[in-house]
Amino acid sequence: MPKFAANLTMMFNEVPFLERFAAAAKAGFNYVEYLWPYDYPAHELKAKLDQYGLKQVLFNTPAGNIEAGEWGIAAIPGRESDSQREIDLALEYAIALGCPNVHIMAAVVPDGADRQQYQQTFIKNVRYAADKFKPYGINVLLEALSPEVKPNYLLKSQFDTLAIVEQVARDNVFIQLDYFHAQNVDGNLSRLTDKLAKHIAHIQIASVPDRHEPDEGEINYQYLFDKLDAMGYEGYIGCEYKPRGETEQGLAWFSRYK
Ligand SMILES: O=C(O)C(=O)[C@@H](O)CO
Ligand SMILES: [Mg+2]
Repeated sequence: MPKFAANLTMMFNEVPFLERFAAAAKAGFNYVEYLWPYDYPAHELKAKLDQYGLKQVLFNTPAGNIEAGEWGIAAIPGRESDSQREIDLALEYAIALGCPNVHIMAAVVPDGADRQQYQQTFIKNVRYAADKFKPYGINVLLEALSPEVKPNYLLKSQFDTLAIVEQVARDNVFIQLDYFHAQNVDGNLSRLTDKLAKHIAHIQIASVPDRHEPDEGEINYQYLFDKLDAMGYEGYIGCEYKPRGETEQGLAWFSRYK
């Protein structure tokens, strides 16, 4: 049975962020993820998780200066000490929240920049994170983003991510497989899942093309959920989608999994 996590950044936007924990629990979720915890003290977020019997399963390192076009800094040459400070901060939150996975955001590679240098910087920082997280049993996750959402992001195809995971060569570094991005770039999701299987520690879902509930569009999610069960996939599945309307009204697809 898949373990679905409500993505509190995208879902339940009808209410302010701190009220989304209650909304997710009321809708039947046991797990949550969201992009960033850093606007709130960790103890406040942990209290919300405990109050509603929820487990936090994923969050990201900071994105950097989003207004200036950044989307992660871990791959930016020369920013290693900033990145490592952010990784340390993420570790503090992960420990306090009891969160098993942290996504290390790579970076957008500016036109004309040396991609190889970005890759090497990313590998260095991911190894730093992996070694720091290891004693706490926390996984480092890497995610490919499709160009229509994040043009020029360092990781575009799932195979870009796989190549970095293999080069990093640490046993707590995994792929965060977002089927929405994977369908946009790689396709062939069933075979792709087989090929990546032993490297996947977290999955995210949304319909393609509109990034809505997983009950519309060109991906047969029922088939994929059954396949993941049959494979013995034990990770979480983050519902990283933009509800078509009110979040609760779009949750008919979820009723069979509560
Ligand atoms: O955009 C996505 O997809 C994500 O999972 C974000 O957390 C990172 O870009
Ligand atoms: Mg994602």
